[in-house]
Amino acid sequence: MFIVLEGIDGTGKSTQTRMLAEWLREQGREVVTSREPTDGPWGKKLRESASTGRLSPEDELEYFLKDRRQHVDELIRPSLDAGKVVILDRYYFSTMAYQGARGFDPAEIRRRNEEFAPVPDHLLILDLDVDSAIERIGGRGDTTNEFEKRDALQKCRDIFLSLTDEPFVHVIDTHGDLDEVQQQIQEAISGTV
Ligand SMILES: Nc1ncnc2c1ncn2[C@@H]1O[C@H](COP(=O)(O)OP(=O)(O)O)[C@@H](O)[C@H]1O
Ligand SMILES: Cc1cn([C@H]2C[C@H](O)[C@@H](COP(=O)(O)OP(=O)(O)O)O2)c(=O)[nH]c1=O
Repeated sequence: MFIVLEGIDGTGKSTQTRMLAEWLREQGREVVTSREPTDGPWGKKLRESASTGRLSPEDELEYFLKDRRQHVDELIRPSLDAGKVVILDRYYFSTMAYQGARGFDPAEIRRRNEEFAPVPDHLLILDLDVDSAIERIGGRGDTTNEFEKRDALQKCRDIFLSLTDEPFVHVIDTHGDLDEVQQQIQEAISGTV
């Protein structure tokens, strides 16, 4: 069973990943949680670039793909093969959204990823309006940089919401409190895990 949580920054992915893992473990399931970018060499370079200066769009896309290939080979496939539940905080849908917002074609990004990356059983898209998301991550929204950020996050949100007509995709409204959001997530996957 392979479950992915996606959504723009501040929607609660990391918090909900922990809560979902705990719920499934209580039911006796063996659960592995992970995130992208990973803590491996490519993921580290990507995280560092947030403070040392953003990579070119082309390099950034390549690094995310390299990071993901390693993640699939070393953690995702082996864990799924061993019958574990794998829960990821971000995956290739983030590349579609964020690198899509930087100008690449989301459909082409998806195609390149699905050549090597398994499609999840459930994609939970945690949705929140951009202003509330920025508030949760502590942004004030009154500088040029913040305006740019808002514009980019809006593009990302639109790309995430464009994915919703597929049967394995569930949109989760995260305007409510943590427990309400977790409840929606459990309902979305219930009966299948
Ligand atoms: N439903 C919610 N209501 C209120 N605050 C929330 C909610 N979900 C997350 N938060 C808070 O928002 C911040 C970002 O949450 P986090 O789980 O790190 O999001 P993400 O991993 O999507 O960036 C944290 O301070 C968290 O406690
Ligand atoms: C997985 C992935 C993440 N990202 C971006 C989204 C985030 O802004 C950033 C780091 O992700 P994340 O660790 O979720 O951010 P934070 O810890 O600050 O919530 O990487 C991409 O641009 N493309 C991708 O393929």
